[in-house]
Amino acid sequence: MDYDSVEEAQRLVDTLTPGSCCLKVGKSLFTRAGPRLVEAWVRDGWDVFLDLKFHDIPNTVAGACRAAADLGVWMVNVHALGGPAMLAAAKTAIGGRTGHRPLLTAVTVLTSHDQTTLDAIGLRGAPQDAVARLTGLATAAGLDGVVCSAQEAARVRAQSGDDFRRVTPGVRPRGSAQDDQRRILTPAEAMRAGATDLVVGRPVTRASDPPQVVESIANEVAITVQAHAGR
Ligand SMILES: O=C(O)c1cc(=O)[nH]c(=O)n1[C@@H]1O[C@H](COP(=O)(O)O)[C@@H](O)[C@H]1O
Repeated sequence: MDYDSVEEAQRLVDTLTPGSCCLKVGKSLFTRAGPRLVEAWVRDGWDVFLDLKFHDIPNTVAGACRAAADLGVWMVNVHALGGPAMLAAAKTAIGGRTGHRPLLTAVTVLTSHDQTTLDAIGLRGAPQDAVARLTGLATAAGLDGVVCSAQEAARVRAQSGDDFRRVTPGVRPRGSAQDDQRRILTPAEAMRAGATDLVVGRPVTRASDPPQVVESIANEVAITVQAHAGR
């Protein structure tokens, strides 16, 4: 839901049904529309992924995670780069709740990074090695999964098990623009690689017929899953 206006976002939501997909609310729409929009979509039955990528001192991230959980969201994420203490604080904030508990995932290496940008910020090794290191931290802290590129999904599954979610942005249906993403795969490739949740933004939001693109991606995913089950 990376739209610049609530009206545009709502127009797409009105064409979709909960269960066919989830809604991801990130920094641009959240900064514009705030928590009330998230609560309204949750009330309407949507699974909302609150993608604010919290990255701060442990105490602040814990408070932000509690606030996210109070909104009733389905999933919330933090940056694994915040380190073990921050991940543990996020986990305690959410895992210690008696009421609703969102899934908690950690962003490993942003899908807009490649080797050149990792070198520039001084993150050691190849992107897939950094993803593995950060996945290790998220697993040790007891999180529900990581956000990574689908190119790393198979390795994450091997490292942390089938139940550990692999949420993958950088998904591009064949023929769509790469934009600022660097580590990309198509929906079918991402599913075959072991992604559990695909994140798709601009190929939908910038399309002339967004609901049609959502449906076509859902079909591509369903066909891939069926083919996989038949093997
Ligand atoms: O956590 C995320 O959702 C995220 C992590 C990441 O590594 N890369 C990434 O692109 N995202 C988000 O996923 C969405 C991808 O959007 P598109 O590139 O337009 O498909 C954006 O909302 C990003 O903020």
